[in-house]
Amino acid sequence: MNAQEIQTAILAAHRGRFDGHPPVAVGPFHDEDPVYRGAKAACAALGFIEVDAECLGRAWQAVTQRRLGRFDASAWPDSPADFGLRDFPPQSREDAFAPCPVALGLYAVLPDAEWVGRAARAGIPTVQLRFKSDDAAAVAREIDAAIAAVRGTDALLFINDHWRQAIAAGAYGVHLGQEDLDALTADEVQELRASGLRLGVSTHGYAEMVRADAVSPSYLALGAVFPTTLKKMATAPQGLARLHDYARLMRGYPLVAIGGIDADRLPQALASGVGSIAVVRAFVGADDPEAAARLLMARMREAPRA
Ligand SMILES: Cc1ncc(COP(=O)(O)OP(=O)(O)O)c(N)n1
Ligand SMILES: Cc1nc(C(=O)O)sc1CCOP(=O)(O)O
Ligand SMILES: [Mg+2]
Repeated sequence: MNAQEIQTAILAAHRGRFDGHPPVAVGPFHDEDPVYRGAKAACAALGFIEVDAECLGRAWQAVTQRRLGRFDASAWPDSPADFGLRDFPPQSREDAFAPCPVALGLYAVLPDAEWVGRAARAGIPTVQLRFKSDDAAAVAREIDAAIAAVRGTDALLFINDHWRQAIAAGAYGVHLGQEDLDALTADEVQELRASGLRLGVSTHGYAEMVRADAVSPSYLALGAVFPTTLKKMATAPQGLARLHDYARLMRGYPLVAIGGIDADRLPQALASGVGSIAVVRAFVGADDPEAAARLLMARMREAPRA
């Protein structure tokens, strides 16, 4: 088959799954291989941004080579090896970050220590302090207060962004975005790993999952599933079809879905196979946050799992 035929076959097999993503102009090709070229063009037409279309083109090429040259348009790549990832499960790697539970459950992302305490006392099993400030003293105070606020509860506390202060204060773990990770030197990654704190990393598509996997973090966050008004996102909402594919590919990791999830949408997101659902507004923005927490946790218990 030539590249055009491969592109047409992939679109015919998968277009229906990715409705709602406008086509993206395909970027440069780096190889003559027709499967790579056809698959990359098809994935751009399915709305994958350039870096993700490139990853998928290469993955489709790898799947086809693994099948001794037999191209199968129905076989969406879902094997870590086809994306060049190292051995799965990642926890077995020598450079793995400390493990965390596969099912982190309901995960509340919170603006300050007071909210952290409120979420922990409401019985939410995983909480994150997402305190945005450039004032190092204020950050240190808020982290200490968040650690005090979860004492006596079972909540696992992650700290967003401020990894050195999180180590100093003895938090359970740290959550970093892609830019935060890129800003770390190899020695700093090793310092964080050696601290024994768990590391969660944000991802928003294939290229970011591959990037995150390079440091073998404790969990991966997959976002934004639905539109969110909490912050300006650099990438479009991924939607449920992509979430399912990402969760299947990265199933060796504890996975957290985030972005626009509320009690009504929670079961659909959980059906992807993720072990955790992260929320901000569904808890912090509720008229009665404790009642909202009870409802969200009940939905987590009752929702059918993948
Ligand atoms: C569970 C979870 N997932 C994703 C994020 C986003 O983190 P990041 O990319 O570092 O962006 P900011 O939260 O810092 O704006 C998160 N905080 N938690
Ligand atoms: C902080 C954050 N990070 C996201 C990501 O996709 O990385 S989405 C998000 C906001 C989630 O808030 P809400 O549940 O109110 O939509
Ligand atoms: Mg961050």
